[in-house]
Amino acid sequence: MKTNVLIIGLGLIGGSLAKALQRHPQVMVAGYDADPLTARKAYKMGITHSSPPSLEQAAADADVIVFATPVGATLKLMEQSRFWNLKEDVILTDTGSTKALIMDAAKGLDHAFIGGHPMAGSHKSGVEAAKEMLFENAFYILTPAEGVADSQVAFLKDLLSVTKAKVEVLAADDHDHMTAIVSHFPHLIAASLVHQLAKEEEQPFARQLAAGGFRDITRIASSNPEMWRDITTQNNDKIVRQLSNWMEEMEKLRTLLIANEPEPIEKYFQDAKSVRDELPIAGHGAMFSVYDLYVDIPDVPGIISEVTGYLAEESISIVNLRILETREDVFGILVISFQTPEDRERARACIRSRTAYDTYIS
Ligand SMILES: NC(=O)C1=CN([C@@H]2O[C@H](COP(=O)(O)OP(=O)(O)OC[C@H]3O[C@@H](n4cnc5c(N)ncnc54)[C@H](O)[C@@H]3O)[C@@H](O)[C@H]2O)C=CC1
Ligand SMILES: O=C(O)C(=O)Cc1ccc(O)cc1
Repeated sequence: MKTNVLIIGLGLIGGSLAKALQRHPQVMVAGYDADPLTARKAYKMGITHSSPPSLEQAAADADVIVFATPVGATLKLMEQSRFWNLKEDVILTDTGSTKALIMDAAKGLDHAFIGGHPMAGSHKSGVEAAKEMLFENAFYILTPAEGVADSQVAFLKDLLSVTKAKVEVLAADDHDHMTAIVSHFPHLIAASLVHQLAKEEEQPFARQLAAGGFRDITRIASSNPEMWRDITTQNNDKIVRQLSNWMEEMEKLRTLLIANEPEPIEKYFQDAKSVRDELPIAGHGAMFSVYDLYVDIPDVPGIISEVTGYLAEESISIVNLRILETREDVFGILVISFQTPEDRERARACIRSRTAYDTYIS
């Protein structure tokens, strides 16, 4: 029997989930979006099997409903869902970056709710940015509401297996604490660094110099402001706590800088480097699990197809390709991502044997 999945919100995350679910032979994906043009586009792109005009009707037909909307809209839709004529054993889930308030709201529902958060994404939004492989190897956190049967959690896990994500169950509060540390608060730092740059009116040329590290560390400041407004207001207390800790850290740093002693300053960087270098590597617990190979390439036309051509000839598949903006002189750094460390080693050997370009692994 087919499982009818209704995805509400067909942006980066809803669209990517819909694309991944297309791989499941037993799943029919209906897609709804507040913006009818988006819903139509998703259907025309083949991301959804149907684009129902009525949300209530689509909800009544669904076996699984996924709220893939900004978390503020998700709370409103959950409230609305109480008035929908749902199947008795329907599973409701979401993709929101926050979990505690959503799980509080789930207490008022008559149907099974399993909170969800696929911990992969990007600063891009909208259905055009959706990718079938977006969640591959990433953590996908589930927070089942009290009273939800293990069999329903198992059913959802099985459905999500097509995403190839690593599905883990967590308590909502722990989820929000951890995401405040590694995702929500860093987002505010990125935005604040951009504000700091914008304020430097005396040095307008600084914007031209804002390459390399500045662009890397602030990339996420280009994300959807509505989405981050909702995340920040929902996980507010935990983010404020991170900010207070950060301000203490900055006070310590200020003291260090004013003293201007080389050794403690170097130690500060050394201690940070040690912790950073010990973070779990891709595929062993990191949020985004790919194996990157860095290739120093000269800035000449056709260079990327030359390198990827060699890999194709040796049947080495790549999952992503990008140029780092960190070195904007005569060389560029091509970053090629692979699914496994073995693929990366083969690629490295291939590039070494066929080119003079340096390769390295971060
Ligand atoms: N962008 C990211 O990297 C990640 C986002 N998330 C979470 O996933 C959710 C979706 O995020 P994105 O896909 O990035 O956002 P998005 O901005 O790309 O897409 C959101 C979609 O929801 C639609 N929408 C808004 N309100 C609606 C409503 N009331 N009814 C129906 N549709 C509505 C919008 O028209 C839009 O198409 C958010 O809760 C976000 O916190 C989770 C992981 C990563
Ligand atoms: O682009 C990035 O680096 C992100 O961090 C994307 C992201 C945004 C929100 C999430 O809840 C999870 C991942």
